[in-house]
This record gives sequence, structure tokens and C-alpha cells, in this order.
Amino acid sequence: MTTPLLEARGLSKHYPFPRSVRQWVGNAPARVLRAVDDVDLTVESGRTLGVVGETGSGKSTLGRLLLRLERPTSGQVLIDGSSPDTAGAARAHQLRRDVQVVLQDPYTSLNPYLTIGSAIEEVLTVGGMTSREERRARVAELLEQVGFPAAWSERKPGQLSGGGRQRVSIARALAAGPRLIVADEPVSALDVSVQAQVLNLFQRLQRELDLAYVFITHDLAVLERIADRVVVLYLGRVVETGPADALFAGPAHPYTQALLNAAPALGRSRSTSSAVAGELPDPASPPAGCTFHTRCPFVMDVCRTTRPRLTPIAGGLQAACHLHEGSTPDPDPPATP
Ligand SMILES: Nc1ncnc2c1ncn2[C@@H]1O[C@H](COP(=O)(O)OP(=O)(O)OP(=O)(O)O)[C@@H](O)[C@H]1O
Repeated sequence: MTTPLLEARGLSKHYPFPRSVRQWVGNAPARVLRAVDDVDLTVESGRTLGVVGETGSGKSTLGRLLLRLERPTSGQVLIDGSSPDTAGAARAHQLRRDVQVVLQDPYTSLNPYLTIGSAIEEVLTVGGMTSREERRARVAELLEQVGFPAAWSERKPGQLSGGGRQRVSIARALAAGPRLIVADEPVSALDVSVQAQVLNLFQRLQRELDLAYVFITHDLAVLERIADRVVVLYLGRVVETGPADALFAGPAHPYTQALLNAAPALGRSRSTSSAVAGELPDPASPPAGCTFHTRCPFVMDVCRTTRPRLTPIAGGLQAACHLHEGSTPDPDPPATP
């Protein structure tokens, strides 16, 4: 078996809550919010893993952990099987450059006072490109790669449209020479027609540069278009994962089914926000057993007491649902998401 480009093993991020006075007096244990809880995933070179879930499901926290912007409470993030924490300095530097980010809001992620050429050049300088000539040539190349003429390097972000600014963010990410980009809601702030253009750009760059993506979004239409595999998060845990084709054709988990069923009514944008009936429980005190049981139309007694494990089912999918325990998987299901 080949080593995946990116792998998360048992990744968790638990945020401690400040103790209330009553907790101090009663000496009750401090509560934690399990933003990401025991997540396993893999991303192969040149492929796209989509991460979807309602607001508060832990998508952005997972993204920050994969980018190593936050330390996990437990678990590991491996790149090519190595952790930057244990690699030597030069290798760790390379591993960090291998994974770059594109965020939702190009309005705030770009410095309004810097020309777009300087914004991209900055990344090349940090990467050790000492020759100014070389940097200028590379900036021109990167601008062309994202669909701009080289002469636009003198423009400021304010002179560009939202889609244009997002192209600059992508060029900045590419300047580090990554093999994987974590894109957190990269098209959510854009009009639908501009979204399509930016998604086309992501797809073209993937083909040309063999880039891998972790695409975080609440919009199922985006994932249906771009993802090879999908991870569905609910209250910080993976409830379903597998090949995108199989998941969109026949979602196994009632939560994924609810997300998909609600989607057509939402028109062009298959948004997951407010798509599922019932309130999202308080993430700081999630329900016992299956955390989805309070909203599940198929709830059984066992769901209220026992947490279901991710179980392989047909089509290479895995779902954490008691309905599927004991189901017959494919003869050779994949071992990890
Ligand atoms: N620094 C933090 N301290 C405490 N709690 C946090 C912190 N960051 C996130 N959380 C909590 O963790 C949970 C997951 O948040 P996260 O932003 O990862 O979800 P999300 O799925 O990305 O949501 P959205 O789509 O709204 O961005 C939420 O309940 C959030 O309030």
C-alpha cells in the first residue's frame, strides 16, 4: 500500500471551558468542547477530499489542525508518513511548505496596501528565492497560472473583484510550491457564476500541478462537483465517509441523507446551513450514544446509549450508524477513510 500524501490519525481538538464559580465551589470537573474528536482521514496525491457538515461541526478546526495552525489535543498529522514535529529542521520546513491554505475571505486575507505582485513575492522571499529577477519572473508565471496578465502585478487587491482576489490568494498559496491545499470555504463569499470559474481554476490547477485538496465547505453542490472522497462531520466526529460518487448516489447515514434531501429545496446552492430538521445540540454537552439520535428519524433504543463505530458498508462507504451494523460490506473495503 502506498503512503498517503496527508494522513490524520485519531485527531482531536478539545477546548477547555472556563470553570464557572459553581464548578470551583463544587470541584466539578472542567468541561471541554470536543470540536474535533478522533478523526481519521487520508488524502492521496492529486485527489480532493471534501469535508462537509453544518455550522459548528468542526470543519474549520479540522482544517487548522491539518495546517498545523493549532496543536491537537491528541492524534497526529502525517505528511508522506512523517510528522514535521519529529523530522529534522530542513525536512520539517519542507513538510510545512507542502501544505498551504486558501481561506474564505480574500478581503481580509490580503493586505490592501500591498500590490498583488508584492503579496506573492513575499512568499517567494520567505521560501528562500534570493534573486529579485527570479522572483519577478515567478510572480508573472503564477499570475498567468491563475488567469491574470503579468502586468496586473502592480494592482492592489481593492482594484479586483471578489473572484479576482481569490485568484490572488490561490497564487500566493501556489508560490510556496505546495502539494496540498487546504481550502476552507474558498468560494462561499462569491456569486454563483464566479464560484464556477474559481472551481474550474482549482480543477485545472489540480490537473496541471498534481495538487491535492482538502475542500472544506457547507455547500454540497461544491463537493459533488469537486470531491473524490467525502468526510461528513457531525459534532466533531466522522459520521460517514467514502467515495463521493457512492455517497451522493446512496448516502448511508441518516444525517447525510437529511443533508442531501434538504438540498434541492435550497435551489442552486446546496447549502447545509439549517438544512436538517431539529436543533443542533449544544456541542459542549452532546447527547449520549449516537450524537445524532436527537434528530434522527430512525432512532432506536440502542442509539440513545451506545455510540456507533464507523462500519464498512457497500460502495466503499463507511457510516457510524447502528442501522448499518452487521451489514455486508464489499469484499475488499478500504481500511481508512
Ligand atoms: N478557539 C476555540 N475555543 C473554544 N471553542 C471553539 C474554538 N474554535 C472553535 N470552537 C468551537 O468548536 C466547534 C467547532 O467549530 P468550527 O468553527 O470548527 O466549526 P465549523 O464546522 O467550521 O463551523 P462554521 O461552518 O460555522 O465555520 C464550535 O462549537 C465552536 O464554537
